[in-house]
Amino acid sequence: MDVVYLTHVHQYLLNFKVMSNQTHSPKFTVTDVRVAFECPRLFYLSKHFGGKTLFIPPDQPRGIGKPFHHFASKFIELAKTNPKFKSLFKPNAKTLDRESISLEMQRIFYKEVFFPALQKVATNKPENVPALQQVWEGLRGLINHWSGLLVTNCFYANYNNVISETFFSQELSVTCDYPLPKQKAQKIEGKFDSLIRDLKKDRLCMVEYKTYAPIDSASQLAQVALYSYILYLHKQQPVDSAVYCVLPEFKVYYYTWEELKDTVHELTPLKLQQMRDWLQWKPSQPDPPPETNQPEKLCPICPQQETCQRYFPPLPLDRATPKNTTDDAIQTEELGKQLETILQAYGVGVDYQDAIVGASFIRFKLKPHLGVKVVSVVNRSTDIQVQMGLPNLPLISPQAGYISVDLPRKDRKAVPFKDYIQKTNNGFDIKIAIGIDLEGKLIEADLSDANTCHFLIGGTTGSGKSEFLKSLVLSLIERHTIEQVKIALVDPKRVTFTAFEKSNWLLCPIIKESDRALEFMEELVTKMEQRYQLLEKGKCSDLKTYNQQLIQQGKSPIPHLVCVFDEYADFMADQEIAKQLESSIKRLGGMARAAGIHLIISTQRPEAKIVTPIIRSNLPARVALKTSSEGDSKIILGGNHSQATYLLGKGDLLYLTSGNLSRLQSLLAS
Ligand SMILES: Nc1ncnc2c1ncn2[C@@H]1O[C@H](COP(=O)(O)OP(=O)(O)OP(=O)(O)O)[C@@H](O)[C@H]1O
Repeated sequence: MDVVYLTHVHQYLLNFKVMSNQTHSPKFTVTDVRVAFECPRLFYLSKHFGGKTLFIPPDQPRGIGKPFHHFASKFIELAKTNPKFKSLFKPNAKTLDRESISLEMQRIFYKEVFFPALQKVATNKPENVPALQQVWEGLRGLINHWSGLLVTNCFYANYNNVISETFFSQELSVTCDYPLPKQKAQKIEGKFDSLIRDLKKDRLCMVEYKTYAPIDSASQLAQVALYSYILYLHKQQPVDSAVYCVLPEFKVYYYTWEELKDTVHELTPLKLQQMRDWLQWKPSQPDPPPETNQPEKLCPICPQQETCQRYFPPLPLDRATPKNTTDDAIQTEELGKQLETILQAYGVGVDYQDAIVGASFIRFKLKPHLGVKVVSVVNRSTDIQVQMGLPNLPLISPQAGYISVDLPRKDRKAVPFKDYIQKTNNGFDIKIAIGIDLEGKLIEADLSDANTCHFLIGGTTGSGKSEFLKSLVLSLIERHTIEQVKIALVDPKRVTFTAFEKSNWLLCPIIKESDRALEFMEELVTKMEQRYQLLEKGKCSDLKTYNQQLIQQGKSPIPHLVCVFDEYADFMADQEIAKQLESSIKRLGGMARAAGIHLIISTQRPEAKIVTPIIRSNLPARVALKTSSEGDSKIILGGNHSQATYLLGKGDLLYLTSGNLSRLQSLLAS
C-alpha cells in the first residue's frame, strides 16, 4: 500500500468523524451528481479522497480540458470587445456567409490570442505544443458552430448587439436547494461553461464543453438536466441544454427544456438520497456503494481503478452474486417487471410477457394495453435508458403480437464461427453466413436469390464490420470448393483480409489500389457479358442451371464470383473514380446475379454522397452494424430504419432482406 493512499485513508477517517457529527448533509456539485450516475464508487472515492473523475476513452486526448475552457472563454471575451468581430455582421443578414465569417473569426482569434499563447508555450514548455494543437482543432469546430448561430441570430438582432445577445454569460456559478421528500433539501452547486441565446428559438441554452466523446450519455443527460433546472429557477424561464463534444470531431448533443424538465424530477431526488446514503458508508460496514452498472465500459478507463480495487475488494464467494441459471432467470424476470413499472409510471400501460436471452442482448416482450400506442412506448426510450442506467438507448420495435425492448447483456457472449460452420459442401447453393438469431439459429443468405444476391454493408469503426466480412468470406471458403466459388477481395485499408492472402479461393491477389480496383470492376463487367453469351448459347436463364447442364455433360462447372469490397468510400473521394465505380456497380448490380457474380460492398461512412441512390438501388440486401448516427442507419437500411445507431457494436447487426429486419450476432472466426 502506498503512502499517498494511506494518507488519504487517514484523511478520510478524520473527515468521516467530522461528517458523522454533522446533522446536515454535505454539499454536492452538479459534477458529483454526474459521477454518482456513472459510478457510485468513484463518487464515494472522489468525495472522500479527491482525485480525477473523468472517464476518458483511451484513444482520446487527455489534459486539454482546462486550456480548452480557457481559450473558449477568451474567444467570447474577444468577440464581445473587439470591434472587428462586430463589423463582420454589419452587412444585411441575408448576405452573410457563415463559412467566411467563421474563417475570419478563427483568423482574428488565432492572431490575437492563440498564436501568442502558443509561442509562449513553444518557448517555455515545448512538450505541451501538441496538446495545444489539439485544443486549436477543438476551437475551430466551436468557432465554426458559433458563427452559424451568430449568423442566424443576425436575422433577429442588430449587428451591434448580436454578439452580446448571443453570448449571454460565461462560467457562471449557480446553486440551488433541491427539494427532497419529508421537507428536506439538498444544496447543489455548479459551474457551467456558457449560457447562450438562440434568438430564432427565443431560448437560452446552457452549454457544457467536453474535449472527449462521453461514454455514458445517460449521466450526461442527468448532468445537463440539473443545470437546466437550476438555471430555470434563477431565470424563471425555460433553459435548454447542449453538450458540445469538441473532439475527436465537433458534435452537439441538444436537449430542450421540455425534454429535460421531467427527467430532472424523475431522476434527481432518488439519486441525491442515494448519494447521501453512500457517503455514510464506512469500510467496516456491509453493503458498500454499488459498482457501476457498466463495468465493462467504465472500469477499464476508470481514473481511480487501482484505488477502487483496493478500497472495494471483490465480495467473498459466498456473498458474491451467484451465477446460476435460476438466478439469471429471476434477474431477467425482475428486469422485465422493472420495464413494466417504468412505463407504467409514465402512464404507458404494458404487460411484461417474457424474455429471450440472445448472445449480446435480452429481448423483453411487452404487450401494450388496448389503446396504448406503440409509439408511446418508443417515445419513452430515453427514460428507460436513464432509469435503468443503460449505456445507450434501448432498441424498441413493434413485433407480431408484442413490442420488443432489447437490453444489452452484461455478460455478452461471442458466437464462435467453428460452432456453427463445419466443412460441408453446399453444392449449387452459394450461401454466406450472416449471423445467429435470438433462438441461436444460423441465418444465411443465398446469393442466387434475387433479394440477397448483392449486399450493402455499413457500420462505424468498432462495429465489427471487418470481423463480419471475414466470417462471411470464411463461410464461403469452408463450404464451397474452388470449382464452385472464387472470391475477389478489395481492401484499401490493407489490413482486413490479410489472413486470406494465400487462399486458393482468391480469383486474383488482394486488390489494394484504386486504379486496380477500377480495372477489376471493368473486368467483372466484361466477364459478366461473356457469361451472358454462354448462358444464351446454352439456353439457360442463370449460372446455376447452366452448371447443372455442364455437370451432366461431364464438364467442370463455372465458379460463382463473389467480390467483397471493404471500405469502398476510400475510393469515392475522387469524383472521376467515383463515377466509374458507380457505373460498374450499376451494371453489375442490375445483371450480374444470373451470371453468378455477386457484389458485397461495405463502408464505414454511409453518407449520401458515398452510398448514392444508384448504388443503393442495385444492392438489394443490407447489413447494418452499429452506425454513428440515425441518418447513417437510414442510408444503409433505407426508409425510416434508424435502429442501427442503437446496436451494441462488436458484431451486433441488423439484416434487411425483402423488407424484413432481423437482429443477429455475427460469427467470430479466430
Ligand atoms: N462477432 C463478434 N463477436 C465478438 N466480438 C466481436 C465481433 N466482431 C467484432 N468484435 C470485436 O469488436 C472489435 C472491433 O471489431 P472490428 O475490427 O471488426 O471493427 P470494425 O468495424 O472493422 O472497426 P475498424 O474499422 O475500426 O477496424 C474487435 O476487436 C473484436 O474483438
